[in-house]
Amino acid sequence: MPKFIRSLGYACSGIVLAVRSQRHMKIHTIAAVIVCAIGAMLPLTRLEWAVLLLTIAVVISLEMINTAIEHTVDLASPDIHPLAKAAKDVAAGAVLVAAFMAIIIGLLILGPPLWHFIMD
Ligand SMILES: Nc1ncnc2c1ncn2[C@@H]1O[C@H](COP(=O)(O)OP(=O)(O)OP(=O)(O)O)[C@@H](O)[C@H]1O
Repeated sequence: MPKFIRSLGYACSGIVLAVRSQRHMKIHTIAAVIVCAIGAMLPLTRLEWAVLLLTIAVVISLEMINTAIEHTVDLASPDIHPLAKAAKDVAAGAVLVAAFMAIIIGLLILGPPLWHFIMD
């Protein structure tokens, strides 16, 4: 099997593992599906779709990096250590920043057309 295909398989199993094992990944995935379903009902431009999809990708990718950091920290520092706490909390903070911005972007893009869709 070509190396590229094998690496692609490892990456896909990483995505499946993250969605199966992480509650927050499930929440992000469900939110992404809901946003795309709402978007499909609205007359969004290509640029608006691009921003929405990029935002979803950033949040989900950061959550996966956060998960990888959590696993790495648990492996490297099973005992309590302030640096382990700092690494985990900073990584979790990165996800929070992205998720908060994603909510604002979602409201900015979906809000006005959704309002018209509901009111018309
Ligand atoms: N080895 C450690 N040393 C010091 N603090 C830690 C260590 N492991 C976790 N913590 C801290 O304990 C708290 C909870 O950590 P935990 O890993 O359970 O995170 P969590 O947010 O509950 O993540 P998840 O639910 O995704 O597993 C966090 O503030 C984290 O920084």
